[in-house]
Amino acid sequence: MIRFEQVSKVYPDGTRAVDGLSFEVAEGELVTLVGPSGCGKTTTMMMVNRLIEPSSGRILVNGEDISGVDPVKLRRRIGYVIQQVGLFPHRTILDNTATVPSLVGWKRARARERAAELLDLVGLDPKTYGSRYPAQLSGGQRQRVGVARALAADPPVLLMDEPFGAVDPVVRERLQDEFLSLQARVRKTVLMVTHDIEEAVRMGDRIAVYGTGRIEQFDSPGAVLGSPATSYVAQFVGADRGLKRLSVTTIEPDDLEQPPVARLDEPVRSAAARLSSAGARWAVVLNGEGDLHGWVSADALRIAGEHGTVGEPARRMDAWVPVGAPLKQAFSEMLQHDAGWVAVLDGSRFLGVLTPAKLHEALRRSVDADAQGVGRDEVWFDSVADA
Ligand SMILES: Nc1ncnc2c1ncn2[C@@H]1O[C@H](COP(=O)(O)OP(=O)(O)OP(=O)(O)O)[C@@H](O)[C@H]1O
Repeated sequence: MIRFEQVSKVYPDGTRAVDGLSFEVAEGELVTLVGPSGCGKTTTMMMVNRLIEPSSGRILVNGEDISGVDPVKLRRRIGYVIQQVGLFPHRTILDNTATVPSLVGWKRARARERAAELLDLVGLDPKTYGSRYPAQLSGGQRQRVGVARALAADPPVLLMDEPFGAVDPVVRERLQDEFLSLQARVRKTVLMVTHDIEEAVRMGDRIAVYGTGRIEQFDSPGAVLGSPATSYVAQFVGADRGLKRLSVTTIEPDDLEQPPVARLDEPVRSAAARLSSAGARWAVVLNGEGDLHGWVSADALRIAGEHGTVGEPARRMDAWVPVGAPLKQAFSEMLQHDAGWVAVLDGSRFLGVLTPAKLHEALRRSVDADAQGVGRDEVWFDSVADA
């Protein structure tokens, strides 16, 4: 969808900002450009909407060499979100959002209707915010308007330059999540510039890690964190890249441990016998509908004696994560509940539990899978926990 072919940019003063760049962003893909200040990220991005012209090489958008496309027409097909947002201060939020549809000749009523839809999509109620002015919004809300405005004319391509850079870390994380769920619906082809490796890893389907004017590695977040291509990349992603990997490695059913399962209304005696034959110290307890209730220990069952049901000695345990969530979320739940395991559910169905040992194993397996270029289910190794 966006293709760079041997693109270089030398500024009039001789600065070589970008040197022989070749890469491709597939349709519906989000690629993050990450690297230190001055490495050429913004130059790369601005060449796509011809705010900057390359010195050599070609850029194709949807198969078309953009050097032959009228820049104004080109920009209407490409949404652009920047850190400073750049809203018109004397226009309402609704009119700001309707800017591009109006420019491309939509009737006022239709443009405003579309703007209201888009504000809604980015989580701003048009009835509340549509008639306000930019100064009457928080920084995070202004960023959302920036995204709504860029999407208003439904461009297939979106360029985002540090789009969440101006807000505090908490708001930033929320905006990132919101944008990811929005992107899952609208599937734009996105090129996003950031200097923050955490953001690049979190947002990108693939990441381009920049050295000076060159891409050092262009790969999936997992591969960049797991097998940095050069010592420069390794240094840039940081010594704690294992920790960052927790955010991009998802929980898969094969990662889970299967402790014995008891039902709330089951006799204590039968549950105790099952634990004993499995040699287990505890069991997960499900209610009548098969939903997670909590857990029960072998000791508690023994103390409960011969009679009664599992419901009496069982303890509640609310910690759970959905299958497919990042390992980081599971780890965070374990810490928050001070627990040595967390249940993993598919919808409301109990699939198994993740323990610290299993979490470590899943992480190891994903590192090895990336290094070998195979699926995670094809990687096996001896773990300390099995010894
Ligand atoms: N108009 C210009 N004239 C000369 N040099 C420029 C010009 N614009 C940018 N540069 C230089 O080109 C190089 C790349 O700049 P660019 O803005 O693309 O980097 P960046 O990676 O986006 O940096 P940052 O993260 O700080 O925004 C830098 O050395 C910069 O000083």
